[in-house]
Amino acid sequence: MSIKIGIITSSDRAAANVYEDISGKEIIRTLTEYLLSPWEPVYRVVPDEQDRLEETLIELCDREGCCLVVTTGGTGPALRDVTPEATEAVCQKMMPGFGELMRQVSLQYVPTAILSRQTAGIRNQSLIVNLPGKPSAIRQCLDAVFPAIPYCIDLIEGPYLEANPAVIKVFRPKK
Ligand SMILES: Nc1ncnc2c1ncn2[C@@H]1O[C@H](COP(=O)(O)OP(=O)(O)OP(=O)(O)O)[C@@H](O)[C@H]1O
Ligand SMILES: Nc1nc2c(c(=O)[nH]1)N[C@H]1C(S)=C(S)[C@@H](COP(=O)(O)O)O[C@H]1N2
Repeated sequence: MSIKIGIITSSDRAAANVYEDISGKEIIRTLTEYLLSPWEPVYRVVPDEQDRLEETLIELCDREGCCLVVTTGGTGPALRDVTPEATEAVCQKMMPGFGELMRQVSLQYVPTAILSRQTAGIRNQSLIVNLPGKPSAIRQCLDAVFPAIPYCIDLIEGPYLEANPAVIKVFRPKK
């Protein structure tokens, strides 16, 4: 069975076609560069609404069987930003280290990095990771956390993700 990875853009304006979704496409491009394993994106653009986000996260994790779901947008303090709430609502375990590291790395680029409440968590055998909405944040955040993602997916008994060491160095502790 092929490896599926979910990409969800949470943005009122991208969902309404006010602007083109650049960030979701940047996630697909970045993962395509990282991964040697064949994989298939399952891509959705939804407005910043918690119930829609929860439904989409559940669809991609449970029905599509994505081992990894990466979201972009809706992580800030604005009234309609609810991606971390939707993530927490559908996960059994939270993985706070992801948000901690991404905020720390993002601070090298923007002092407003602390405004992102981006987090990560585990729903059954899927890892969900939130990224901010800004297109430039995608590569900055994924370069920081991706090295730990294949081993995290090993631990939840998902598929073996092989990455291109010339692009990203993933780490798996020796058994
Ligand atoms: N998916 C995206 N594709 C392209 N640009 C984006 C995307 N998300 C955000 N941006 C850019 O980053 C800026 C800041 O994002 P902001 O946090 O306001 O958007 P959002 O809350 O993610 O989306 P929205 O306000 O439409 O619901 C936007 O003005 C836009 O220029
Ligand atoms: N790497 C990176 N992180 C970033 C930013 C950015 O431009 N680059 N923008 C910050 C800002 S201004 C906000 S408001 C929050 C939340 O953005 P979101 O609501 O689009 O997810 O992410 C923060 N984190």
